[in-house]
Amino acid sequence: MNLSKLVLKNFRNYGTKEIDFHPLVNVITGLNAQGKSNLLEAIGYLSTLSSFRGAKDLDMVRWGCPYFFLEGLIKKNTGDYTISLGYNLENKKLLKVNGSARKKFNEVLGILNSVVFSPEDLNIVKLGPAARRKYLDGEMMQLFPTYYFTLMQYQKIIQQRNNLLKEIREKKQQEEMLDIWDEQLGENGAKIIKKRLEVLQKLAPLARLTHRKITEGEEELEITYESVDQEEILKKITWEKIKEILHTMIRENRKNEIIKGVSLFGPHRDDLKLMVNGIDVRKFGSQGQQRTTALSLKMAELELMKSETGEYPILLLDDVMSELDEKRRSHLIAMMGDKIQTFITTTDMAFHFREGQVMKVFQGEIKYLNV
Ligand SMILES: Nc1ncnc2c1ncn2[C@@H]1O[C@H](COP(=O)(O)OP(=O)(O)OP(=O)(O)O)[C@@H](O)[C@H]1O
Repeated sequence: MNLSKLVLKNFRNYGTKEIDFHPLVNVITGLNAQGKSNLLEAIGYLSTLSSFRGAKDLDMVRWGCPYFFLEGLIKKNTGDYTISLGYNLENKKLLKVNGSARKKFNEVLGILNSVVFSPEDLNIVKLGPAARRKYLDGEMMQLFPTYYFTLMQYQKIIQQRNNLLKEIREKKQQEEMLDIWDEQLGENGAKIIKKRLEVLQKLAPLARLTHRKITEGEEELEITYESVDQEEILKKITWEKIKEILHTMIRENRKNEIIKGVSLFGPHRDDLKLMVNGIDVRKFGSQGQQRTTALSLKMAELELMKSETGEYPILLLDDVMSELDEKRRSHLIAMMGDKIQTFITTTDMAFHFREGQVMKVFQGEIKYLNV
């Protein structure tokens, strides 16, 4: 798939702009603070309906303007799609696909699939479990829109359960009140764990393969899901069994959870275990090994999307080129090759590509350069 055209109105430091993209490499260059990442953020927004930089919709409206509007023309194997998105300061959102209004997010998610790679992603491996859960969930939300809803629902359950645990600790509520939330945590938590395990079964071999290529066969990456009662969960991957395991853990640790005032068990606490040649690379890997692992995880995301949807997603590389050494840069470019539409923001052009275009951004204005 590719994004062939993007229209922006009042998005960040852009006024009204219409940009045509190359189906392969699009380099967005320019000095600092000119609008390079803003452009990538706009493309990502068409894909996920949120900012990959974690910004609020409100912050993306051009200062002094009442709304922003984005429109993208997407070419896919199944045909052409136009996604139109608007947001105004009254917090109203407009979602349209091919000119007709859509109410639900999941009617738009999945049309333009994307993988973002930014310098923070190079730290997925060495940061805490939340970064790895975010990696896995981000991928899954695009591929399985219903997963997004289960996850949102689960987060609300955890929030309310945590409030209740604190109230019980302060003797403001009865302990029995927890039963209903335990049930909900078990049901939704098990759905999330089961889906993550299924996805990981496909993702792990893809990441291993990429890792082997980057390290020229010298290193072997093994990824496993880390959860409560690890061995049992990995063995029994039916939803009912996982639910049962979660319920047992919660029942047995109720007192402890009340004392701490937080939910200690469930997918919100899980992690990905990453072993390179038998060593836990999260804790003991060198900086280079951690970066290679992060790169492999990201590249595996591209391949997984291809195998699930039949098409490669688009790839957004935000400021990442200068963070990679020559070897990893060339692997990334070789991987994009002639098949993935890629958007690269960079202040320097210290890399080569075969087919594509270069755009220079200066204060929200765009100039196409000859390459
Ligand atoms: N809502 C907004 N309205 C207007 N301008 C904004 C808004 N949000 C950010 N900006 C401006 O956008 C610019 C930053 O753009 P961006 O983050 O795309 O920089 P960049 O070109 O990627 O730079 P770098 O190379 O430093 O990452 C800043 O000048 C900032 O003032």
